[in-house]
Formats: sequence, C-alpha cells, structure tokens
Amino acid sequence: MLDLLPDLCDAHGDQLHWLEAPLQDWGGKALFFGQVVTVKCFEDNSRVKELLATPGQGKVLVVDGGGSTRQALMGDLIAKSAVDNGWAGVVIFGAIRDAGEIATLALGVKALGVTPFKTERKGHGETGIALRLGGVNIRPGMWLYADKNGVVLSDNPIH
Ligand SMILES: O=C([O-])CC(=O)C(=O)O
Repeated sequence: MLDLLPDLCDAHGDQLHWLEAPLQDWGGKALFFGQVVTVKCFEDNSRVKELLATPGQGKVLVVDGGGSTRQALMGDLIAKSAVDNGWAGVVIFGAIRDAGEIATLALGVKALGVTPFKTERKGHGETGIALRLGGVNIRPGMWLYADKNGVVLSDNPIH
C-alpha cells in the first residue's frame, strides 16, 4: 500500500489531527505509523541519539527542534541505529544530514530540510513531554500515521 492517509481520513477524519507543516520525506519508507515518543531540543541531538539507541518497538520519535535547519538532529549513523532498534520512523521539526544514505534505510523520516552540519552534543534536551507542532498538541503515547500525503495523529490507535 502506498497511500494510507486518504482512506484513514475519509473513515476516521473526526478522530484525526492534521499536522500542518512543510515536512519532506527523506527515509526509505514513506508510509509508517506507530505510537509517539517525544523529544524537544535545539541544535543538540544528544537525546535523539540516546533514544534511537534504545528499543523502538515500532514507535515513532517526534522531535521538536525549534524549526532550526542550521544543524542536523539526525545523520545516517543515528538513523541506522533507529532501524537496528526497531523504530518505525522519526519526524523532525529541524534538519537531517546524510540524506543520500538515509534514503536507502527502511525507516520513515520526515524533516523540514537538510544541512551538512552536525550539532554539538552538550546533553541538552527534554524527553517525554507534550509538544505543540503544526497546530497539534502532541502527547507521548498518541498514534501517528504518515505517508506521502502528510502526517495525522490520533489519541487512540486506528487499525
Ligand atoms: O552524529 C551526529 O550528530 C549526526 C550524524 O552525522 C549521524 O548520525 O551520523
């Protein structure tokens, strides 16, 4: 299946929150879904690296990077560790790098853009908190569905 969201929104539109943001697809998987884990950080990917090195159990990491595309919150090594640990995808309000490699990985990746520059890891960032992104209040444990048509979230699983 290539398109999930149109049917999902036709059948369950009243339960879905549409994430209105200029996210682009960078991963090898455009269609992905899973329960949400959250991170908020700014030009420091310490928490992103730590979390994606733990068992993902099919979940999706949503990263509020403050919209900065100056430094990459994920590169190919971190993305590979996400694949190895069973994460379904990563949605980043910020940038990635190593876009060529990341496109070959079986991982859903949406981000605002790319940059060749990495962050300086100083151990900053918060995990497991509520985020406000693209007009949606995103809480850990919500369900996120993504494909080439965009990203929607629901409080309960729809499938
Ligand atoms: O290490 C970083 O900060 C990002 C990166 O390049 C990688 O994940 O390969």
